[in-house]
Amino acid sequence: MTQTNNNMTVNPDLAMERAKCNFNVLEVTHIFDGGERNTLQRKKIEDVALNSGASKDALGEEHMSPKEKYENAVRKSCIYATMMKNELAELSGLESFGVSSPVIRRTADAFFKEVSPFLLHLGMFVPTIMGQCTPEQQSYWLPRALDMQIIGTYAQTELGHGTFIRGLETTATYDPETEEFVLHSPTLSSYKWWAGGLGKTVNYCIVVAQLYTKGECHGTHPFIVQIRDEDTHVPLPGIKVGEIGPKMGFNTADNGFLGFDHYRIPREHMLMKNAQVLKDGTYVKVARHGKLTYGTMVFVRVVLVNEVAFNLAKASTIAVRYSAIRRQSKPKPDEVEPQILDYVTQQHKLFIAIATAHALQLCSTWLWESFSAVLAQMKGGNTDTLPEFHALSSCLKAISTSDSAHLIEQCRHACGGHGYMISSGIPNLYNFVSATRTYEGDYTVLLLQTARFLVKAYEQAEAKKPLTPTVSYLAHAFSGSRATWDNSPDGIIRSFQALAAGKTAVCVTNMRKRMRAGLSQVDAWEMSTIQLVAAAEAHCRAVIADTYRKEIVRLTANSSPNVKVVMDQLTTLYLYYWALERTGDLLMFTSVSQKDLVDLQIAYEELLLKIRPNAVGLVDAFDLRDELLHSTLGSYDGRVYERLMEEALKSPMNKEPVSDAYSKYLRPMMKGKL
Ligand SMILES: CCCCCCCC/C=C\CCCCCCCC(=O)SCCNC(=O)CCNC(=O)[C@H](O)C(C)(C)COP(=O)(O)OP(=O)(O)OC[C@H]1O[C@@H](n2cnc3c(N)ncnc32)[C@H](O)[C@@H]1OP(=O)(O)O
Ligand SMILES: Cc1cc2nc3c(=O)[nH]c(=O)nc-3n(C[C@H](O)[C@H](O)[C@H](O)COP(=O)(O)OP(=O)(O)OC[C@H]3O[C@@H](n4cnc5c(N)ncnc54)[C@H](O)[C@@H]3O)c2cc1C
Repeated sequence: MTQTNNNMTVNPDLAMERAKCNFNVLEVTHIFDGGERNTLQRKKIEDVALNSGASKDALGEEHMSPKEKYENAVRKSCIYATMMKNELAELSGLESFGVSSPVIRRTADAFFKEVSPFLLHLGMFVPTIMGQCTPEQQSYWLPRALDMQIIGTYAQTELGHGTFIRGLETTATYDPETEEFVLHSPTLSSYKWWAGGLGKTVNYCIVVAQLYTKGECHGTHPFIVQIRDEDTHVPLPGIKVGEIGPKMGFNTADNGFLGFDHYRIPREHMLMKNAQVLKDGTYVKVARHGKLTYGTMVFVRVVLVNEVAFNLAKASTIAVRYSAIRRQSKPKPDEVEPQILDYVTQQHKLFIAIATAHALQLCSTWLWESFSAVLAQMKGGNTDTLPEFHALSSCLKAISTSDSAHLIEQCRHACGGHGYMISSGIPNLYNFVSATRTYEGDYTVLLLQTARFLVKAYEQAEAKKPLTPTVSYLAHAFSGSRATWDNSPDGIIRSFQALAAGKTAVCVTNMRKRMRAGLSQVDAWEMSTIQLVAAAEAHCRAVIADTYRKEIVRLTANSSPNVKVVMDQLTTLYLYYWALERTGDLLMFTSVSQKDLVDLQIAYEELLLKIRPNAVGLVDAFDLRDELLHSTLGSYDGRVYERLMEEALKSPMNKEPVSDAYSKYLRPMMKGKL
């Protein structure tokens, strides 16, 4: 039996869940949009972009060949880019169209089941022009790039090196005679590899290369390089460019390779905000911090925290709605089969996904604000806060992407067999998010960057020197006693900080021991890296927990009582979940007892039951239109089985009653005539 709601036929179980929800869903939507005004503006943008149906495909992307998929993605990218220049630019209140607007980014997802070939243009090419050019260079390149007269990407990674940027092999050698740089790929491993859009779409790119002038190497620098003719799109002489082939995801992003054969570009095409080469070849360092050329990567790491929070919100919406309509097994013989959402193990899989989406969304806003403050200081020539911010953005990028990928996969598990269907939407989400753990700095590598900072901060704390805000808790690491456990939210956050401090202390002690035993500093560090990664992870969890809790308290200060309660329940759930995941560490570094942990497990299970009636309300509050979810299992109306069948019938395999493979292979084999 179905029920009608807003002219929509809604599955009765979902309708019942919505009736049961005891808090104001819209109020929660406003909290995560940053206020009612933003919600209204977002909805307006979504209406304009999505109501026309331009985001829809006649045939599902999944049934197209790779070439058709790519061409279709370009088609829709062009429609969306034109919308952004026209209707959406004004609506989104942005001077230039949506480079970092999460709403624009979010709406764009309706157009692509995978990704747009323009992602790197907007995500890295334009931000690099904004961050690495002199004002004169910017005034030349930025308007052309924003207007999409040129399309670019960011080509840094090579076949041989991605992580170790200093090891890149592409050279840019200055020739003062002609005032040009000569770009060259001296080896196979020096070929650029991976840049999104490079394969077929872009005509320009940022190339990161080793700069040589007057016979001296000055390390890696960014250059803006034309690779295809602006009219015919044919690769220019001296350029070898192509697409790298099928991948686990990102199959509409035409990631490419690129090699140079003594290819010349004008001197002015070196991006000269942080360093310059004068006409005579003199090298001049402008920036006060050696790593400012890594700025675009830092920007994207910040953006990614928001990006994965959004994708996790999508996966949890799909899995929770599906779990409300799906009935399975009969634990009580006289009763109907329960909704799978009633199983406590299912709640354990799913509610942490909702809480994590909230935690990461709020951390991303906080991180963005911190980033803006660091940029403002750097404008005034002060780079003092950059090391702490690099450590913070590195670990948040690593943990948010890794947790989100893991939880999206958990959402798939929660959907049983149907979650494995492409049409459920979850496989595409997983394929996209699992890549975020690797690109823009691999998980381990970035956590080791944070660990470097933690060890330094620990040594400062040891010497009683002042500490920067995110590591100020290290000052308590020298009390000599284990942190006192208490199961209040603040008590648990203090315990997480004690874990991070304790793990850092163990690393420092072990490294010192190893060095006393004769190991070099580099080898002692290397031998401790498993623990250093764990220390950085613990630090990041403490930061996320603290930020999530503080932000929710602040943002719900004027909320209605039931919203306050449910938001408090979710933050508490997050804290209990991670405390229970880390019982061994808590026993090592705090005064927690076995009984405390047994009690905490029971409190956690009771909390799941309290959240249960509001689960569908909580995912409805993400306010994700069906066009954004791309899911047979997660649509608002819960018509899951109908949609699964409709999608199955669209399969080209169902177009003919008997497959050609029957007469070609099956029949001859079965008749013994093969
Ligand atoms: C339609 C709308 C669209 C809207 C668009 C928006 C949406 C966007 C969403 C999604 C788009 C994204 C799509 C992107 C796709 C992927 C793109 C790519 O993947 S591009 C390649 C990235 N490549 C990496 O990330 C390499 C990783 N490697 C590194 O970063 C470095 O090599 C590193 C950090 C591992 C080592 O660098 P060392 O070797 O130069 O430095 P050491 O020697 O380790 O350290 C020296 C000092 O420098 C500091 N340092 C290093 N990096 C720093 C930094 N970035 N800032 C400040 N300090 C830094 C260190 O902390 C250290 O400090 P002490 O000496 O301890 O004080
Ligand atoms: C979908 C996708 C899109 C991409 N888009 C772009 C793009 O547009 N432009 C671009 O320039 N690049 C792009 N990349 C490349 C990406 O940035 C790199 O793949 C990434 O930085 C990881 O580097 P790597 O591949 O060299 O891995 P490697 O560094 O070779 O890592 C392999 C393993 O070695 C480990 N490892 C490496 N170094 C250390 C160390 N010092 N200590 C301990 N462990 C270590 C890593 O943890 C990992 O487990 C993209 C990649 C993907 C997957």
